[in-house]
Amino acid sequence: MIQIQDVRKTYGKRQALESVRLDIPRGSCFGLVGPNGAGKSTLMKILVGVVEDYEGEVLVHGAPFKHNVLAIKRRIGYVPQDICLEETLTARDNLLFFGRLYGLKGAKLRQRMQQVLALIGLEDREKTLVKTFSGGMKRRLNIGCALLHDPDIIVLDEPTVGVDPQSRRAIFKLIHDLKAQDKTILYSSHYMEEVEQLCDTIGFIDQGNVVECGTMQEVLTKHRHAAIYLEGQQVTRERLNGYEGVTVRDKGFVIESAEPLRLLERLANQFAAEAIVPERLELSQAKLEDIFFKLTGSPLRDTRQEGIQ
Ligand SMILES: Nc1ncnc2c1ncn2[C@@H]1O[C@H](COP(=O)(O)OP(=O)(O)OP(=O)(O)O)[C@@H](O)[C@H]1O
Repeated sequence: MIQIQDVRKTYGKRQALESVRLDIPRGSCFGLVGPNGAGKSTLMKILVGVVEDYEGEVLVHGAPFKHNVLAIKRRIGYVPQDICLEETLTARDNLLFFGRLYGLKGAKLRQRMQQVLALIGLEDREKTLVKTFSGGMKRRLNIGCALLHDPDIIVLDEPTVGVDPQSRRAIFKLIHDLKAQDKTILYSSHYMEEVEQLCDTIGFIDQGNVVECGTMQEVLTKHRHAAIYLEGQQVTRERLNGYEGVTVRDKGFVIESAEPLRLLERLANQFAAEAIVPERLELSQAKLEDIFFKLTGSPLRDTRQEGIQ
């Protein structure tokens, strides 16, 4: 659906994206994750046509974005990180404004507004002034504004920052509904449990480079932890020194390798040759948060408490 081919972007001397390659499959919810300043928003802005001076190629349905900007933009709904609404107007008037920007009018616009209000769960608040809304309601309305023209690609840049639990739940439901309609969603977030729950494909970006990508299952499987526990002192620390990614713990050792299964296989072969019988063998699913930390070395920013209203 979307192919990003060797995309590079600099702001003055600062290189925001070094050489990004990604494939975002049609109908997927793609999680774009990375530490602050990694380049996520820049990539999203390129995908929606807000940033145009970049190198490399973006293809949407095989068509180069640069040469079809207007046609492709009509098929994309973009929800930026910062809420963009007119606070002195009602929810309805904000929707009217954005709908007209997308070229909608008359009965078609009214019909889409009702559908969108239902999707974002604000049917009963259409006549309320936005300035009286909670942060979460504003986020939902902001998302609604980007859905009026019924885009088939939806780009959501950290849509749950500062959102109360009720609105977070409404946003999750909305994303599930959009997935059910075969929409392609690009979703950036610092909340790994959300990404794990919502996204079926994922790309980790760090310092302007993609450091890992694949389906959620592929990535979680690849970063599984493997551990072999052995009785007593049969395996000495000295013997394990040669194995990168092996940590000795108590009676056994834990393998923390990018390819634990391959390493495990090598070790198992060696044990078999030496007639050592492992006491216990464990493979455990990694958590996305641990993978994030391992790949980027960055602590996650906790913005969950920021600005909750
Ligand atoms: N308009 C701009 N002018 C100059 N530098 C910029 C601009 N926008 C972004 N940058 C820089 O480009 C790099 C990537 O920024 P970007 O906003 O894309 O990262 P991000 O991953 O979205 O970060 P965050 O999670 O904090 O939103 C950063 O070093 C940032 O300071």
